Amino acid sequence: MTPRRPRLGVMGGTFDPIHHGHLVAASEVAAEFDLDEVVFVPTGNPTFKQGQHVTAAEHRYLMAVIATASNPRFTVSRVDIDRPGLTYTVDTLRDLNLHRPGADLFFITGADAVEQILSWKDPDELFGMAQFVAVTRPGHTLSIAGLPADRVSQHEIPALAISSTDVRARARAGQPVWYLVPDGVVQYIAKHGLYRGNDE
Ligand SMILES: Nc1ncnc2c1ncn2[C@@H]1O[C@H](COP(=O)(O)OP(=O)(O)OP(=O)(O)O)[C@@H](O)[C@H]1O
Ligand SMILES: O=C(O)c1ccc[n+]([C@@H]2O[C@H](COP(=O)([O-])O)[C@@H](O)[C@H]2O)c1
Repeated sequence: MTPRRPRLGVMGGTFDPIHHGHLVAASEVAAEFDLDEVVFVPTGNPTFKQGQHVTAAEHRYLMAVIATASNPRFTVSRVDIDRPGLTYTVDTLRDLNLHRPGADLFFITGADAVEQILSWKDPDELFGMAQFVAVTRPGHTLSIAGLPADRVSQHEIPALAISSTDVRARARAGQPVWYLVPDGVVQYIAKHGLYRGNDE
């Protein structure tokens, strides 16, 4: 019998900071698609967030490590933060293919992001490199018109109305972020004074 090819989930995001919406999405997709591992890939210099302040990559990477440490099937990759220049998913998938030859890749992303895929770099190449799994976000109905139906799947996850934008605003205002992000991430944000204007 031919051995089953490893199934690797790839959760790309800016993760500024990582929150329970991201973790639930990864966990749900891993169960539904029978994934062996989900690798979280924090962006280096996110293409669609130019002109917006983004916390230093090392902080975002370390928060992702802290948030995923207790799950044996979750890992974090530095491929995007170590590559110079703007972050493109086509490069992320190429690098992961080199690190994990022979694995089937499942790129997990929010439905809002998937709808913009045709405006990403090299979209035709992308669909050949991974299956795309669009997770629904609260209040969002996916429209996948124009995307290859056999390469894009939709998966409904329990609605968690959490966004990194909201977590940053709360931290800035001195409001609690407990239970929106993992405990270790709450403590990391406080320890480094992130989102209070002194985290450059
Ligand atoms: N609560 C959530 N439920 C489902 N998917 C989510 C949720 N939050 C983020 N995502 C998805 O996770 C991916 C990475 O998200 P990202 O790091 O940009 O977080 P974000 O909360 O959307 O950040 P920001 O508010 O700064 O834009 C994106 O594809 C996004 O759509
Ligand atoms: O490849 C692209 O052109 C591209 C454009 C926008 C976003 N992405 C990827 O989509 C994921 C979510 O991005 P973001 O900015 O919503 O955190 C992340 O992995 C990005 O690298 C990729």
